[in-house]
Amino acid sequence: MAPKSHLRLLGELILKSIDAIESRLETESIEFPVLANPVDPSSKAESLLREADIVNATSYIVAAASQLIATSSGKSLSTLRSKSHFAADKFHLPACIRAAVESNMVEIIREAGHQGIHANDIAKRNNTDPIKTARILRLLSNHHIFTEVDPDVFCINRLSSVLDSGKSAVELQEAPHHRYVNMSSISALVLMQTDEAFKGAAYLTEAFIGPGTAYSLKATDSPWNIATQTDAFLFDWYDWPENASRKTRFSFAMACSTKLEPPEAILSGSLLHVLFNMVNYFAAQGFKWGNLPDDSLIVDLGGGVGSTALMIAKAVPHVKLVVQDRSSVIEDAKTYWASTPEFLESGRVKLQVHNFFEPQPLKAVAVFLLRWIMHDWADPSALQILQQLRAAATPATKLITVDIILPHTCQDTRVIDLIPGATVPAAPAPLLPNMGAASNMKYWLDFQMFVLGNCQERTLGHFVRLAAQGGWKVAEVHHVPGSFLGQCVSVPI
Ligand SMILES: C[S@@+](CC[C@H](N)C(=O)[O-])C[C@H]1O[C@@H](n2cnc3c(N)ncnc32)[C@H](O)[C@@H]1O
Repeated sequence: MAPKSHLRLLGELILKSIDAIESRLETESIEFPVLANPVDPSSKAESLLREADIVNATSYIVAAASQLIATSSGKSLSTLRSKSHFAADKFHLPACIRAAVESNMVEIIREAGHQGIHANDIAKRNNTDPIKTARILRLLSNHHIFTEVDPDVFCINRLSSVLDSGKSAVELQEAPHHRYVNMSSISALVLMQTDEAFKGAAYLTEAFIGPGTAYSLKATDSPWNIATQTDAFLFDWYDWPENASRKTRFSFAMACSTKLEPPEAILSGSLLHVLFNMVNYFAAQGFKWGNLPDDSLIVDLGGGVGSTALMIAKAVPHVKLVVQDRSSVIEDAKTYWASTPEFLESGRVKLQVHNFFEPQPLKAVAVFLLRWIMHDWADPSALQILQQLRAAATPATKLITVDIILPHTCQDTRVIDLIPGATVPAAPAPLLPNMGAASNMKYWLDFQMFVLGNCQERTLGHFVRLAAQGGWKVAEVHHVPGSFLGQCVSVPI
């Protein structure tokens, strides 16, 4: 029998994944959510969709469907050309997303309800041009963000609903920064990406090949620096008075980044079952915070407003936490913790201004936590942070770095097979071993770091070498199901 074509193999993977999802949903008599309806985060369907097996199955659909589109576009040279052109044109999508969110269209359309609202009426409410408004919303609707239910009449749907601040459009018109404060959507993160990062990305080539920047590892030689014609480091630029609202947006963008992962990602600790013909593979899901001795001190460096620390504080009552960050962020942190004052009042959680390039003032620390910190810095600066922590560590101190562990797009077992928990089984052929499009976010965020700060996400091999230079040995790795972040647990050498 002739071997199956890649088209067929990919199609079969998609159907197999759909079967797996539907049979799980059937056990609860629940239907897969339709695109036309906004997300209801409290629904049973949404909690089922976060289960590890369903996350795996949907990842297979994304990876296989994307590869199927790429494979099937090869039928003629003209379609190949138009597909490549399509990829080059995609930058209009983030531009339109930002325009829709900043002009409060999401809230205006949500307030109109199921019947939708005409572009002319949207434009009257947010003081924009009605024809441009319709064009922005139509492009987004064609990418399944909003639904055009009637000519020029738009409704919110599943994808646009996660951009909704939950506030009224009138409130946002009067106080735009209310969009970010303890909001339930991911709009702070989306706006940071479609504003600062998007502008930087437009100058990636200039930074990549420019004579002054091509080999530079300085944070201030980033594409974003070229785009904004500033010599300031992004975090210092945020502290300029005229950038106060962007600084607040950044702080809340970091806080809402936890919403891109399963809520329990930092806390998880049971077993992972991987689907299909891959070996039944079990891995510890995450660092076991609960196993720390009583009164252990966890220091979350560059902890932002403290969203991760809050999760740990709630789940692990016998540990103490200190959130360290720059002074302006610690000010935002005070607002963030105001709704749960018991933690600060009891002294179990402290907020502290500290620059992680300077000697660490706290001693006898059980865990130094660096979540999304290493990726902010090119190797020379990341090394300085690791060395400061090594100098303050006791033999029992653990360093937990939570970052994207960037996979190669081919299989690579050379480094990772040596570290407990590091190996992830390769996806079945013809999928790329790293799950292709289902891993896109990891590479996008790598470039987010490139364009904003001339820094990067790292492969495991890269981080293992860097950690060793800083006096740390990566002792175990945790891949958390449904999360694009991995946890490396290192011990002093
Ligand atoms: C990418 S954010 C990560 C925030 C948080 N760890 C999280 O996971 O949401 C980086 C954080 O590092 C902080 N930061 C930058 N430079 C710093 C420094 N020199 N010392 C301490 N914190 C710093 C920033 O203010 C920001 O809150």
